[in-house]
Amino acid sequence: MPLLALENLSIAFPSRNGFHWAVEDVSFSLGKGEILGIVGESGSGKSVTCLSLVGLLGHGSQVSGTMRFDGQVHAIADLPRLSVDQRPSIGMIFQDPAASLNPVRTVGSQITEVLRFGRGMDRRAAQAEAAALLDRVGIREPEARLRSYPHQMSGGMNQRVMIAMALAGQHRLLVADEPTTALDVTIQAQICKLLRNLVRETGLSIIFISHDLDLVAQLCDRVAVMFGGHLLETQSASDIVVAPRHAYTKALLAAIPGHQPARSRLGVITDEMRSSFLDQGEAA
Ligand SMILES: Nc1ncnc2c1ncn2[C@@H]1O[C@H](COP(=O)(O)OP(=O)(O)OP(=O)(O)O)[C@@H](O)[C@H]1O
Repeated sequence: MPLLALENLSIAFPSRNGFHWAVEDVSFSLGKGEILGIVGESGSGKSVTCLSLVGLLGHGSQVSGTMRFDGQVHAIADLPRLSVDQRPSIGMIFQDPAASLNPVRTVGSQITEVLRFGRGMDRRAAQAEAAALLDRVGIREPEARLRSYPHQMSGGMNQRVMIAMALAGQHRLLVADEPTTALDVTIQAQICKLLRNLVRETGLSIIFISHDLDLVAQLCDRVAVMFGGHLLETQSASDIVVAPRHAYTKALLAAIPGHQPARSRLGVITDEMRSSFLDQGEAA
């Protein structure tokens, strides 16, 4: 049984002409210890899909669909009303860790807060566990680093702190929304390696959102491609690069420098091609 089965998710936001459908009828599943990549251009609905899973969609949105998580079924629209204890155990990390961390508190106090209030640890145990978590995510001199403020750390280190906080919450699923986009290529590779190792060692599952199909295909087990609020296809990462089914996926692949045979850039996708992507429908 998958850890997560999302079914028929649709999300609409109020607009001048009524409602604008940001996501329509999206379904996917995710196994334990699996990394699912969700890829698509800006505005395709990746982030709102994932925010809906943690009940973080803004007021006024209209949401329908269900999710089964760890055996429990929830209507997505009900999630914002559930208490923290009742909500599915899903952690989130975002593109800009500095914006997610509190700038006026040390990273140690932010991690220990999760451990003390989320897991009932006393101050001493939480302090030791926080240092162990920093060590686990590859931060050197973890005890000393607990006393650092986010602005005293690099972007890559802050992203590691965010991952440590997700581990502190003992979440079964981590949703990572463009977690490496703001980082340089070397640090990006290190964070991806860290996520892979954590999945292998802990059985954590990850949804990794990105607009970079190349990166997603290297990191993830399976890849879901979104366009215009629709899920166009889901395939194993190895298959999607050699046998993409949907014209949009083919265009994304063609935009990767060095990818053969087509060499056109995404920038040459015309409006006519855009409307044809949705006409083609889902290439499940
Ligand atoms: N709070 C909101 N109110 C109204 N419309 C919204 C809101 N949040 C998102 N949208 C719309 O929903 C659609 C999907 O947005 P979403 O942020 O999920 O795209 P995305 O694929 O994650 O893009 P990006 O890669 O740029 O983050 C867009 O058309 C966006 O304008």
